[in-house]
Amino acid sequence: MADCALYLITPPQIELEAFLPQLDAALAAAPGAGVEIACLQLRLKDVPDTEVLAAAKAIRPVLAAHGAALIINDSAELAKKAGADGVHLGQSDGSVKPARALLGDDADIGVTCHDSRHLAMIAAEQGADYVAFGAFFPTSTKETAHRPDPEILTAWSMMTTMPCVAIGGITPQNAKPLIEAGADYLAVSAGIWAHPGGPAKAVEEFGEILRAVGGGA
Ligand SMILES: Cc1ncc(COP(=O)(O)OP(=O)(O)O)c(N)n1
Ligand SMILES: Cc1nc(C(=O)O)sc1CCOP(=O)(O)O
Ligand SMILES: [Mg+2]
Repeated sequence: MADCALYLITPPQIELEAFLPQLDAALAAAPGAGVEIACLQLRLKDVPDTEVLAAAKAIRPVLAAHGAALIINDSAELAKKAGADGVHLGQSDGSVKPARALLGDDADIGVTCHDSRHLAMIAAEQGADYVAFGAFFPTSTKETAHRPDPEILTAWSMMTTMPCVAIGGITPQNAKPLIEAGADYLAVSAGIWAHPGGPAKAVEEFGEILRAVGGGA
């Protein structure tokens, strides 16, 4: 029975007063939908560090109330300052070892690996806790140049127990092949926050497909 959880990612810019209730709604909907929301990645772009830290301070208690972790995007130093549970590193955001030295053994450190098993193996050798493959589908959230085949999720899952995250344009309507291929986490941004029925409805719809594929919590 496949097990697959949601890995939420904020929009690139947020207005806290509006975002916090949306985040709480998504998290609150998860248990009833049979969905595990493992974490939220705070992925603010083109804002000062002070804004990231203020957002992290406001978001952390909302996540804690639902048992979800906070991951900071791009910067291990900022993750440390924010008291976050981990950091996500792209291929140009620094490497795992200094992030591990800064954040410690208990931190969750993830690495972008695009469509490359080789990059994922390097990340694993450096001590990453998860690897992320994508973008599996077109997305307006980020410029992407890679389009892996879901088969990379299966190959990775057969090769190692290290979790793999699928990312890129994921919605309840297109997630099935990624769950079936062995994704341990579905990283989703617009599929949650831009869902026409709102974040709770999006979580419920992910729960339906996760249960249908046998991946629900
Ligand atoms: C879970 C996850 N996977 C991939 C990315 C992309 O990271 P990166 O390549 O560093 O690009 P930016 O997100 O920093 O624009 C991610 N953030 N999270
Ligand atoms: C942040 C990010 N990284 C990607 C990669 O391919 O590495 S795709 C992506 C955007 C994820 O947001 P949405 O769920 O709205 O597509
Ligand atoms: Mg990055």
